[in-house]
Amino acid sequence: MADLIIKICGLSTEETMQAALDAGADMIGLVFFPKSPRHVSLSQACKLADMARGKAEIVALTVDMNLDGLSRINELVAPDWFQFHGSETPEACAAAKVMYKKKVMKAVPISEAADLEQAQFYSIVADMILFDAKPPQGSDVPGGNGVSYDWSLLKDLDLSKPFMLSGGLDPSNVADAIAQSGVKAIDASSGMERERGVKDVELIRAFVAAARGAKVAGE
Ligand SMILES: O=C(O)c1ccccc1NCC(=O)[C@H](O)[C@H](O)COP(=O)(O)O
Repeated sequence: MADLIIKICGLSTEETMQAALDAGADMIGLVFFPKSPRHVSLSQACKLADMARGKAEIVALTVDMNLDGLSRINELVAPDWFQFHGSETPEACAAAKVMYKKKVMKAVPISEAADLEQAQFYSIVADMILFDAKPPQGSDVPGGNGVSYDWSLLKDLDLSKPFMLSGGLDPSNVADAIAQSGVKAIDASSGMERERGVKDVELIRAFVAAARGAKVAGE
């Protein structure tokens, strides 16, 4: 993988999937959460995953999904990762990792330094921690809300597992976010959309170009 890992989340059309792959995304996220404007059916997901296989890592994003649902995604879509974006416990993450033999990413919602503590519990079992912004009050989705936090909270964070920054990143702020946080992995969704849930090919290209142009810590 590249020095900076870029994950583009919530891709739901073949056109935007192709744009993300052509732009050089390292990971692509498929959202399996019916309340989300980016939700994909299993059959859509299979097509999109087949486009990405071997070119970018496929991340299946779920929110407190039961084992039947996870098993169906695992069998039909064959993702490289499961991203758990709800209140899944560390034990549930560990069990899914063993059962499906897939890498596991756990989202940890943050808005202040004290929230980082949660990550210590998940870092024992997860392969990656995703520090996402806490959803605004009243939001019906726990992610993909386009809100940010103080990126410098992640500066010099000592965690036993790799971690990713997300929340409100777009082509105009991603370089600043990388510089202020020193992270080596980023994830974004709504900052590449022309309207809620609708990704835009030009914004995808602009986002990846801006992120790749950013100064990454240690380089
Ligand atoms: O994107 C969604 O609709 C979504 C729905 C339910 C749970 C998580 C969801 N997205 C998680 C992501 O990984 C997003 O990329 C992350 O929250 C950042 O989103 P944004 O602030 O829009 O860039």
